[in-house]
Amino acid sequence: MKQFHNFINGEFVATGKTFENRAPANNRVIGLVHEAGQSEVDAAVAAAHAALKGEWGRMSVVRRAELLHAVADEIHRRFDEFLEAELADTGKPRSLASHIDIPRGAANFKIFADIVKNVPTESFQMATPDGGTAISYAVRSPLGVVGVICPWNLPLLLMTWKVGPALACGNAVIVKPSEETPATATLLGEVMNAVGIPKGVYQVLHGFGPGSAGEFITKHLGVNGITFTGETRTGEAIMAAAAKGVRPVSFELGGKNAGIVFADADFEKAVAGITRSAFENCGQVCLGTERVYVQRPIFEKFVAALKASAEGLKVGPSHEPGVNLGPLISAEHKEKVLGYYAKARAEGATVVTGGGVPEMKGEFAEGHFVLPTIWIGLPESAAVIREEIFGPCCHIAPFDTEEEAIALANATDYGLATTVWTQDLGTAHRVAAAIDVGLCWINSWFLRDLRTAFGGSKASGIGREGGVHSLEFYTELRNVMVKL
Ligand SMILES: NC(=O)c1ccc[n+]([C@@H]2O[C@H](COP(=O)([O-])OP(=O)(O)OC[C@H]3O[C@@H](n4cnc5c(N)ncnc54)[C@H](O)[C@@H]3O)[C@@H](O)[C@H]2O)c1
Ligand SMILES: O=S(=O)(O)c1ccc(CO)cc1
Repeated sequence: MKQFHNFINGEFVATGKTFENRAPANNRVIGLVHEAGQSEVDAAVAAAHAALKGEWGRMSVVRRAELLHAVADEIHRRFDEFLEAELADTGKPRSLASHIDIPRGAANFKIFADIVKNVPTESFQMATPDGGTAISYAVRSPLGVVGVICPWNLPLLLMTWKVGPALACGNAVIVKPSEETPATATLLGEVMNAVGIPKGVYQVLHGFGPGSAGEFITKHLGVNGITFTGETRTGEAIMAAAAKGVRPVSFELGGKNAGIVFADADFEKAVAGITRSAFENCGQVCLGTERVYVQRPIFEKFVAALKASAEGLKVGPSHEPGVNLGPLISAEHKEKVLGYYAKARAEGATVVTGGGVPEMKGEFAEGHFVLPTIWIGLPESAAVIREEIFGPCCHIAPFDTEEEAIALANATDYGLATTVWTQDLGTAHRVAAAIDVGLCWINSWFLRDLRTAFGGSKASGIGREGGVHSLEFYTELRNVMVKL
């Protein structure tokens, strides 16, 4: 049986207290994960501080950047191992993980290494009251030891999205992967050793949230900042932990994102776009669209076209050619999603398609597969319109005016992302300005330029990461004023 160890101070550490890692595609146990306790967290924090005081803390930016490029190259060299590890943990389609998760997992190291080498800080000259001159300049120093608490939906991509910039800025990180997806974070430990990242700079502690590694890391006063991606409720608990010691947090949280399709949209592209935004990664993308608003003249045609598109998606295990949707991550998550499928029916939805589980054969009958699902006919107060489901499903409702579409999209506690489909530039810019979200896509979805700000407003997050915005969180900016 595969064992997933903690990675502390450059060594793989067993704790003897293990929990099972199961494959979502067939629910079989594929590994045992060694849970870290308070003593492992203490050891990792001490090793991280020692790294900051040692070679890593003294290393030039240029050398750090070279090492991070080497990390990316080594991930590419071991691409198939990372791919198989991610597929076993998540069950997602091979095409998705090989085109997005693993390449982006590597790219996150290169892009931030290059940004850190090239981004200047500010400098001002001013006249002083005595007729002289003073010059101010800003310098960046690392935040210190950063706790990186990760979700399971894009394990390597979302972890390196934080580890890449944190290390580029000279910090040491302690990563807590989701208990559902321990593999790629652990494998990355081997990569760090292979390329010569000093001990204690990158560490991995496995476990759960409350009463386990997640809580112990976030409560540890030797952890100087916490970056977290996950549920809004978990964010609240981590924020409370971070209050002790007034430690900074960067949060990428949940969403209940709207898609808005105007009657003048390129119809085929809008259908293809909403098919992706509602169903990709089996709906387990925080940026996904669970509420779709379609302008009335094309409402019926759009519902019929999205139904046909959803019914054309192939549900199955990663290795099957042509698979579009893998399983949900766990039995617990499947129960939650199917609970919402039942709730939608109970609240009076018309089920356009799906609403249950597909028939799977052999071992895959035990997997956590569900059907892509579309509802219409619910009031805006319905649970499936208000609450984040994180499954392959959406409700479609008609709207008449631009103002109505904006009001509907904004009527949520969340504020992460929206996708708007129109060929009218004026409409596009007005809607983008009026929607209260961190990310607004026009005629596209999940199109990323890693130099841009990423994050959510309202209950969807605190702060922005991406490009120079990541440097704002992962460094302390010190102003030096020189009287000449
Ligand atoms: N905004 C974004 O960029 C973004 C991206 C991906 C996922 N998400 C969100 O993540 C959620 C799905 O991921 P999930 O189920 O893994 O989220 P989760 O909040 O349940 O868990 C995320 C991580 O937090 C840990 N954790 C849980 N409780 C903790 C605590 N009290 N203290 C410290 N750590 C704790 C977990 O062990 C896990 O590693 C969805 O809500 C989704 O919208 C947001
Ligand atoms: O900024 S990205 O790294 O591309 C990214 C993608 C998806 C999500 C949400 O699941 C978060 C960040």
